Amino acid sequence: MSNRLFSAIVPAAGIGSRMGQSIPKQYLSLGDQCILAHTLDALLAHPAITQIVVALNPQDADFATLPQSHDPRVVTTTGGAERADSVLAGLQLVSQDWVLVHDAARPCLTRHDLDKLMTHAQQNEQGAILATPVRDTMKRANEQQQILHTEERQHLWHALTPQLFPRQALLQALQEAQGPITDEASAMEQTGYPVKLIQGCASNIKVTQAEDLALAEFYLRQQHRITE
Ligand SMILES: Nc1ccn([C@@H]2O[C@H](COP(=O)(O)OP(=O)(O)OP(=O)(O)O)[C@@H](O)[C@H]2O)c(=O)n1
Ligand SMILES: C[C@](O)(CO)[C@H](O)COP(=O)(O)O
Repeated sequence: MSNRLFSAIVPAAGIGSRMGQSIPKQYLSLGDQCILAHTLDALLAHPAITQIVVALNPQDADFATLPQSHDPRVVTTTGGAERADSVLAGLQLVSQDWVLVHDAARPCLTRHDLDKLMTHAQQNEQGAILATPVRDTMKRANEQQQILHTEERQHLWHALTPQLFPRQALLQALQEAQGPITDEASAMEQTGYPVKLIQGCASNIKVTQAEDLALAEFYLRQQHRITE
């Protein structure tokens, strides 16, 4: 178990358009509380996380109603147009030298996976991300969804979060990144930083589409994090 202390950034400024609901998906309920509350509980439960910076949508009027928002370790900032902009905004407030970035939309993160990621950083002084190996045969298609070819899937992984890096290196990488950046590792890769994949649970899903809600609730019940 790591004895290093960490800050966390939770990008929570999205609108969840792929979910097709009337409210941002991070405020949809799973059991007795919303997705974002479950996500914050997973981070607040870890003693090595001393600060959580939540990047909120400028229109957000719900966060202050969450009990977790009153925890002294939780601070907020205003997110940006893209997820990477929200993470950059969060980095301005980060106090620790190492920071993990975890999607608000991933409420099923386990303590075991969080410890694995932190331990790797502590023992190797190296940034890393949680990931799961691809299980299905992967196809590359054209605009008309005609298969072009089958991708070699050995060594192909799904990138998850948290993604954990030295604060200064991540700040510089995001500031200098070229092209669309959908995760922190993409920016770090552009600088040549060696990013390690740490295998995590496939249950650490990102709630993205409507059918993901029931699956996330199932996983939280399996973890006894929904009891009613
Ligand atoms: N400008 C943005 C866009 C996204 N996010 C956050 O980044 C995480 C992952 O993004 P995604 O799953 O794409 O969420 P949304 O952008 O809300 O979803 P959609 O793309 O369907 O609108 C989410 O917790 C989301 O709130 C953010 O902080 N700032
Ligand atoms: C960061 C991430 O969750 C890793 O898989 C993913 O890149 C977020 O992408 P999105 O387009 O913002 O959902």
